[in-house]
Amino acid sequence: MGVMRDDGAQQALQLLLLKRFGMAAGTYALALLLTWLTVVGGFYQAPASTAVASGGMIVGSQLVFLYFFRSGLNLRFEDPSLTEPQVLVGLLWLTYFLAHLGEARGSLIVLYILVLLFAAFSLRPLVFVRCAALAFCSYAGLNLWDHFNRVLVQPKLALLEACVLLVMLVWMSLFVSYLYQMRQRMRQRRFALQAHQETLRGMMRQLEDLASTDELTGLFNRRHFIKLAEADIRRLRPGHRSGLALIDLDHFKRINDVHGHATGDLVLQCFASIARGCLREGDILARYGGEEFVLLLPDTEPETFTACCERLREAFAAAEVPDTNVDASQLSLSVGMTLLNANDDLEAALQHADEALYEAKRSGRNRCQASWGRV
Ligand SMILES: Nc1nc2c(ncn2[C@@H]2O[C@H](COP(=O)(O)OP(=O)(O)OP(=O)(O)O)[C@@H](O)[C@H]2O)c(=O)[nH]1
Repeated sequence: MGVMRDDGAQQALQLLLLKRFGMAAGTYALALLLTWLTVVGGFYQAPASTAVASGGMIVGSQLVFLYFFRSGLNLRFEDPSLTEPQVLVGLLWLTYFLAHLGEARGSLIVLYILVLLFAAFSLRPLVFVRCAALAFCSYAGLNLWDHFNRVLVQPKLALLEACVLLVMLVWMSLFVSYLYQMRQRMRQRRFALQAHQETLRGMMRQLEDLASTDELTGLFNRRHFIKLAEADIRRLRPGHRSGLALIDLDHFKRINDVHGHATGDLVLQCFASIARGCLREGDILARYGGEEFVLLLPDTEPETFTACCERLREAFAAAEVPDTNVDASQLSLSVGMTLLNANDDLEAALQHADEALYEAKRSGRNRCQASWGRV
């Protein structure tokens, strides 16, 4: 189950990352368009074949990233979004492009911001500053290189553009740091909320247990039994039957009168523990009230059901109640049994079981009486 949930979460993450990659690829397509505009406009200071070759290499680098995302190789990295490598590659291609632009370079420094925007929402501030520093050094380096080669026509303008870029990068770094703090705060709140939800769920479970359990015996209570029995009737397929039995401890008032109420309680607990030992998982036993219990054996045959009730009766008649003077001769129970068919009315079935129980009592107690086969 956990593995399936993990798989689902991983697929959703991959889909999200592929979408982000699609956005980056779209931006590259626009940048390539821009390259051709500079070629056509005469700003590109290299042969058109260089633009074609670099366009091909850009597409190639994006295909490598696409392969990583499609094959799942990206999941082996600490950051499966591969944001930093993607941004670094973007910055390198951009610098390479600007290197061929000469004077027109300054008008396109905004592209550095565009590339870094991809990192603003996911990279840690320190990593972002590293990328921003690379962007600035690349741009400043280009201009310095041109300056030393005496091809920089307007050094003052280039300096101003570098300063503008620096200011924008510093501002972006501060913004990213603020965003990161907000993200961290939201993460902490989410964890706190999850912890609260977990506590609430635990409390709900405890409440459900309390609402469905009889405190003295630990068995289901009458209300919960009715719910389970009705669900069982709904589940019953035609031709299948469940066994329903009302179990009443014989002369229980006498035990209370002779040994005291506390001992009576121990006898009730003893019955619950013996009954649990006689039943299979899936059988439903509940305290119906006082010294009366109700049993449901889902999807059973009359013979199996009768045998089970008999086993329970014999086990209780031979029981020893720990820490009391009650001996086995004082312990017995009577059972009234009936069968449940698909679509039966539970109230009516309980009535049948009660009539059978009454007959068991009237016939001398310590016996199991079936409602079926009676005239
Ligand atoms: N100790 C104890 N006694 C209980 C509890 N609930 C009901 N009783 C007692 O169970 C006794 C039931 O007595 P009766 O209904 O007369 O039945 P009985 O004495 O078992 O007689 P038959 O059912 O006819 O065999 C009463 O004395 C109730 O007070 C309980 O939780 N603890």
